[in-house]
Amino acid sequence: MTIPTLTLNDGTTFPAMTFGTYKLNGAAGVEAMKSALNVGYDALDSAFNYENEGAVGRAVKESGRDRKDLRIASKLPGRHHAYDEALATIEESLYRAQLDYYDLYYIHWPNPKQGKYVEAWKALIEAKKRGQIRSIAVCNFLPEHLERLEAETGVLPSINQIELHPYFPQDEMRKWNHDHGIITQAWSPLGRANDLLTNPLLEKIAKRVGKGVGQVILRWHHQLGSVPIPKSATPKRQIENMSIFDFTLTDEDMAAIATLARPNGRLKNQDPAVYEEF
Ligand SMILES: NC(=O)C1=CN([C@@H]2O[C@H](COP(=O)(O)OP(=O)(O)OC[C@H]3O[C@@H](n4cnc5c(N)ncnc54)[C@H](OP(=O)(O)O)[C@@H]3O)[C@@H](O)[C@H]2O)C=CC1
Ligand SMILES: O=C(O)C(=O)[C@@H](O)[C@H](O)C(=O)CO
Repeated sequence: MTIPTLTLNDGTTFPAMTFGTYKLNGAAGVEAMKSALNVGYDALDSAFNYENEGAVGRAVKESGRDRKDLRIASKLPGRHHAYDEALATIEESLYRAQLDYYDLYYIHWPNPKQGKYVEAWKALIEAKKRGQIRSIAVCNFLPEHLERLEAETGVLPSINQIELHPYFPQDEMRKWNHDHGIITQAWSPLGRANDLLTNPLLEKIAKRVGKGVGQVILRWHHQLGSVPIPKSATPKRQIENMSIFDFTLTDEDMAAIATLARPNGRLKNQDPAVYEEF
């Protein structure tokens, strides 16, 4: 099955589903990522803090895939937001992966108390000018953080990667991103395999459409207009997760899934207004 392609606000193309790599490390991580690249994922989502950029680079090399067909991403950690440190960290990310460029580089968390995310953003803009990054993006940014980026640099990100799953559908943040030409990407799209995967409503829909619960959730993301990033170490699930472009959920299904939203549906209470990750 082929994953459809989107065009970002900087004119580059990007797949409508990315492969998540958090917790995929070492040789087992390389095998899982190689498998993902060989079953048809074109994009890998990594981070400096996942300590697997080396495994990502090795999987890219050993997959035999043409580098220009892939979209490889990493993220700047909170402890390196200062301008010069951010530029050095991007270089270190490239050395670790043995890549000449990243297709996408994100600020991982805004860390508003630390207050250096605009500096970090200026470093990403500079790294893009230097050809080290093709597209620049953020994760976990709220409107107040994005407004500051725009006011102080005139540049908005191509993607905002946020926590998003049926318990936490992020209607307002998705709308804000959409209205500003920013693609929403969904992290922990399967709720990190929590009880969503045995939810009776989702099981009922899955049975009717002849798909798995994970596929129903990922299709829900796609129909919302968000780009899910499912992680799976297992080849069978990797294939299952990307096989969602041949069926459609009805408006009634979408409305029913919307009822699963919880007032505080975050997995670990990581509210970017106050959460700081280093
Ligand atoms: N920017 C940010 O702040 C964040 C970004 N991320 C990114 O998002 C990615 C995805 O999020 P993540 O937290 O990993 O969680 P996911 O929602 O992708 O869930 C991953 C879990 O689901 C299991 N799983 C995958 N597919 C299926 C399936 N079809 N049926 C049953 N179980 C399944 C996996 O098990 P198994 O591997 O054994 O198959 C794993 O335990 C991360 O890997 C990372 O790249 C994540 C968190 C924060
Ligand atoms: O995985 C990531 O990208 C994170 O930002 C982490 O915060 C992750 O969500 C986590 O759970 C760390 O304990």
